[in-house]
Amino acid sequence: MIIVEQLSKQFVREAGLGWRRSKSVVQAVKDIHFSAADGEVTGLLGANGAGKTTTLRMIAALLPADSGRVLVDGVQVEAGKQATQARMGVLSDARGLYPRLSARENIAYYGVLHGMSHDEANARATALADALDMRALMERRCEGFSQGEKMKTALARALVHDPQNIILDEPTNGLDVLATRALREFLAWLKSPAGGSKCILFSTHIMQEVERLCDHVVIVAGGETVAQGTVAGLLDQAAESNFEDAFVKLAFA
Ligand SMILES: Nc1ncnc2c1ncn2[C@@H]1O[C@H](COP(=O)(O)OP(=O)(O)OP(=O)(O)O)[C@@H](O)[C@H]1O
Repeated sequence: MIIVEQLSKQFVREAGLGWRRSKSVVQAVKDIHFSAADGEVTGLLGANGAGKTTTLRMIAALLPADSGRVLVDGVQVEAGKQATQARMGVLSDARGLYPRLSARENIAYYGVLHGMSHDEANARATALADALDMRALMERRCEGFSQGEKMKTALARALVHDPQNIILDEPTNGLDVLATRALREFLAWLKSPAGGSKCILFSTHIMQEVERLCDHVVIVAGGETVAQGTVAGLLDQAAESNFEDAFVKLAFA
C-alpha cells in the first residue's frame, strides 16, 4: 500500500547565457495526496506537465520531496535510501535497458542487485518471460528491440524481485493496441489474488486506459490533487456521463 501526504517539489530552471542568464522557479508539485491500496490499480491522471512523473519519482525514492511524505507498506520513503526499494518495482518512462545485454541478462542483473542469487534471478526471469509471453526474446540483445519488446523487458526487470508495489510511468507509451491489451491483462492478473494482490500505481493521460483499468483515479492538475475516486464516482462528482468531459471539468474548471 502506498500513502502520499501533501507532497511538494520545486525545480530551479535556468535560461539564457552570460549576462542574459536568469533563473526561475517551477512548482512542479504543490500538494499531491492520495492512497493506493493493495489489490487495486490506481491511476494518476493529468495533462502534460501536471506533475505526474515528478510525483512518481518522489514515490520511487528517486527524487527528494521538498515537503510531505510517502509511506510504502508503512515505511517512510527517503530518496536514495534502500529501505523501501525492495518493496517497489519501478518502470520509468525512459526504459533504460542495457542494449548490449540480452533481455534475460537485463532482468537477472536487477535481481542480483536486489540480493537474489544468480540461480534465483534466472528462474524468476524465466517465470516472468512465461507470464509476459516473451520467451522468444530472452536470449536476444536488447538493441533493436521494438517499443513493445522494450516495455516487456523493462517490466519484467522491474518485477524480478517480486515487489508488492508496482509503479509505472506511462506504461503504454508507444505501444500498439495488442501490446496495450496484453499489458492491461497482465496488470489485471497482478492485482488479483492469483497474481499476489499487488498495489499498482500508474500515470497516464489516456482516458480509455483509466476507464478500463483503474479501481481508483487521482486527477492531478497544476501539481495538485484536484479530485479522486472511482470512475463512476468522478462522473457523479462532475455530473457528466462521459469520462473525458468529467476530467476536463474536474481538472480545469
Ligand atoms: N528537472 C526539472 N527541471 C525543471 N523543471 C522540471 C523538471 N522536471 C519537471 N519539471 C517541470 O515540472 C512540471 C511537471 O513535470 P512532470 O514531468 O512531472 O509532468 P507530467 O505530468 O509527468 O507531464 P507529461 O505527461 O508531459 O509527462 C513541468 O512544468 C516540467 O517542465
